[in-house]
Amino acid sequence: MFRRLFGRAQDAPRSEEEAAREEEQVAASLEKSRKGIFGRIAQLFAGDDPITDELWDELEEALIQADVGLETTQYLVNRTIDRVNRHGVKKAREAREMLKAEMVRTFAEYAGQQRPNARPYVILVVGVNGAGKTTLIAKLAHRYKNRFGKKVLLAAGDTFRAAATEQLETWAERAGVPCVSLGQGADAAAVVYKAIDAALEQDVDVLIIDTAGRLHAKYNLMQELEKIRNIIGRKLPGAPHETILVIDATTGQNGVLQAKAFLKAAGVTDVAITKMDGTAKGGIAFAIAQDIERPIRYIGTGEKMDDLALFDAQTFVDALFADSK
Ligand SMILES: Nc1nc2c(ncn2[C@@H]2O[C@H](COP(=O)(O)OP(=O)(O)OP(=O)(O)O)[C@@H](O)[C@H]2O)c(=O)[nH]1
Repeated sequence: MFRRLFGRAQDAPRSEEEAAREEEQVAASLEKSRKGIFGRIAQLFAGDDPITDELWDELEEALIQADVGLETTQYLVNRTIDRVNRHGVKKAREAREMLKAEMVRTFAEYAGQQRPNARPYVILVVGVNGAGKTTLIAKLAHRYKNRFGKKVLLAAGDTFRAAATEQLETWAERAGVPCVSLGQGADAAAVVYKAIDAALEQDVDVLIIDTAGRLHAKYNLMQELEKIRNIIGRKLPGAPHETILVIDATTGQNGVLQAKAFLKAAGVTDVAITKMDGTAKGGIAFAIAQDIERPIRYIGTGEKMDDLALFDAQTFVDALFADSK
């Protein structure tokens, strides 16, 4: 917890209570996973039984079922076997901490980077339709405004999907922050221009820009995203300072594949996994970390404005194994 309070970004929890609350949220959102496959994994590594090849086979099978993905599963299992052998561990129970340590390492390989200290700090949010972009933007706005006292502005850059701009405006109102919108069908570039001008004029701390998750077949979404990025960078050198890719945990391996397309064009720096509370296959987080090769920054833990937690690898893995010794 100490590390979370003092070694993190500008939106890290600022008190022990806040950090503890986020840990509880993460634990609650993983209840389905814990009751399902991860509970079974914990059971496999609970007793004094000797470590056998069958144990590793069962672990492999369970991890694949938990949406960890074949490659990441094999990587994890092999590293755990190596560690267990190196330490001469013989009982299943004793191997559990080693499995957990390897799980934490899976995330650590892509741990967070230094954040630039910019104002306005521009966050671009990308992802396929329905992943939970709008909800995430609302949660971020709420977090920056109400918890960190920042002046926030939203930009309704998804001008393609029907009702996307209205939806964002509604959330903005609920979060109590302004929103720049030119309505459905407008040029997204024009929205971005207007929003940056407004952010500069109004001395905004954090500007959060929504983007389309799908375009008409004849337009290429990735080209459009690249164009938007370039426009932002030209207007405000160094921006966007953060580009968050939103991935819906419930879409499993398919969602990860879809999300991969965004990496290059959108210049993704961070990942937010939404709807973690809606799946029993929390193992998707490992696959995302390995396949997307970016730090997981946030977890969406529910539908309410407050249901957002900073991702912390140790907290996450502990929560998957909680309630079992
Ligand atoms: N349970 C749960 N539901 C969520 C979470 N995040 C988003 N949702 C729900 O997922 C649905 C889709 O979320 P939106 O934010 O509208 O999706 P979107 O990605 O903005 O959609 P587009 O604007 O089309 O890209 C909504 O019903 C949200 O309430 C979460 O963390 N947990």
